[in-house]
Amino acid sequence: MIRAMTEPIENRFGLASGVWCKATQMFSFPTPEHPDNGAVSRRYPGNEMKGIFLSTKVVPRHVPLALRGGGTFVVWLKGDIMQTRIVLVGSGHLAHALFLGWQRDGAVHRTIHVLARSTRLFAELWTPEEQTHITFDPDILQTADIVVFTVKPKDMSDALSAMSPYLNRQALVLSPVAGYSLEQIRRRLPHQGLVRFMPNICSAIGASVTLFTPDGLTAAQKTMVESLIAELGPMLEVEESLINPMTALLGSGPAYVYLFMEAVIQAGEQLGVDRELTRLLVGRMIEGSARLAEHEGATPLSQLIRQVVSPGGTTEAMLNVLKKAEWGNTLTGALLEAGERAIELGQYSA
Ligand SMILES: NC(=O)C1=CN([C@@H]2O[C@H](COP(=O)(O)OP(=O)(O)OC[C@H]3O[C@@H](n4cnc5c(N)ncnc54)[C@H](O)[C@@H]3O)[C@@H](O)[C@H]2O)C=CC1
Ligand SMILES: O=C(O)[C@@H]1CCC=N1
Repeated sequence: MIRAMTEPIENRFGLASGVWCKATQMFSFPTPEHPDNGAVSRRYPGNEMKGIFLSTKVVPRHVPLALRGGGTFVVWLKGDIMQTRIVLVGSGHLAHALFLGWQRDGAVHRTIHVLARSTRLFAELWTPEEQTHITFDPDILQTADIVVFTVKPKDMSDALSAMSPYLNRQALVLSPVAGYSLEQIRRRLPHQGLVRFMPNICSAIGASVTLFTPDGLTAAQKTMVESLIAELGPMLEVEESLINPMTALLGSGPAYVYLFMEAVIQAGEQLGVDRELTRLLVGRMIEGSARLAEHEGATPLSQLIRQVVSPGGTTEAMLNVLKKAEWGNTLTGALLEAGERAIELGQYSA
């Protein structure tokens, strides 16, 4: 009950009187509908209430209860005061995935605009309602709090140069651009807070695994960015040197997983199983296998494989073919190639 109620907002932050504070605090107090709310604060022992939180998610009649319960900071104010303005530069595949990820659960506390250059992919990617968020006017950047450059590496230098005159000093700039370093961005934007991050398209449903490296952010800005990235799924702050290799493994990741799934689906078809059914079930099997590997963190994967193999059975028949084709080596080689490419992309984009 508590999970369902709090998870969509548990990591979001609201800006009020220049102070950031955590939304979960709003649920630290029992209410008639949620008498066990205190459990939430116990789950987040590090939370501190530092100021007034403005939320459209909290039912106003709960506020007096919250105050009676000992909270001295909780104030119900209109949601439009706390709008965070995000602009995605570029209207392609990743822009759409981030748009969906950040629009989930209503996201009433922010506005998202998409600054496009062309109408390519419009009908394919963006619904008519979503297209109302798209603009071609760079003036939109002037009031942005967060600007995310979702353009191809080859277009990044031009895009940064073209957009920099419109950026306000406080705007944070996020870049998922493969190979493009913080140093390259810094040369064009000397004064902005920067974040290089590497999500994948699973951001659309909050299931990306995203790495990020901040540069020149205040503590409050960093907290805010972490909260935003956390909405896309699990995240990890890393040294920038990890971003290129992880672009190959994680940013490109869904592609090799889907290729793998497609091959399995084709085998299923030839074995007489319906495509859609295999897709659904194999997806769950991959999810379960990943969860078990995580649960058995200390167990080598080779040992987990051995747990599946019955001598002379189906798994052995399958593994023999894959080993003969050096399938594992092929995939490793492919990912090394992708890692090299990430470095090249940065060099080409100077
Ligand atoms: N697609 C993915 O799964 C991932 C992509 N990335 C990175 O995200 C970036 C975007 O990738 P995709 O969305 O796949 O590319 P895409 O080709 O689908 O979209 C790029 C968009 O940028 C627009 N654009 C280029 N210059 C512009 C400008 N000056 N102003 C406004 N719009 C401009 C293009 O019109 C296009 O809509 C790339 O740098 C890529 O390395 C990172 C992680 C995952
Ligand atoms: O293919 C690419 O270069 C980008 C980066 C990671 C996923 N797509």
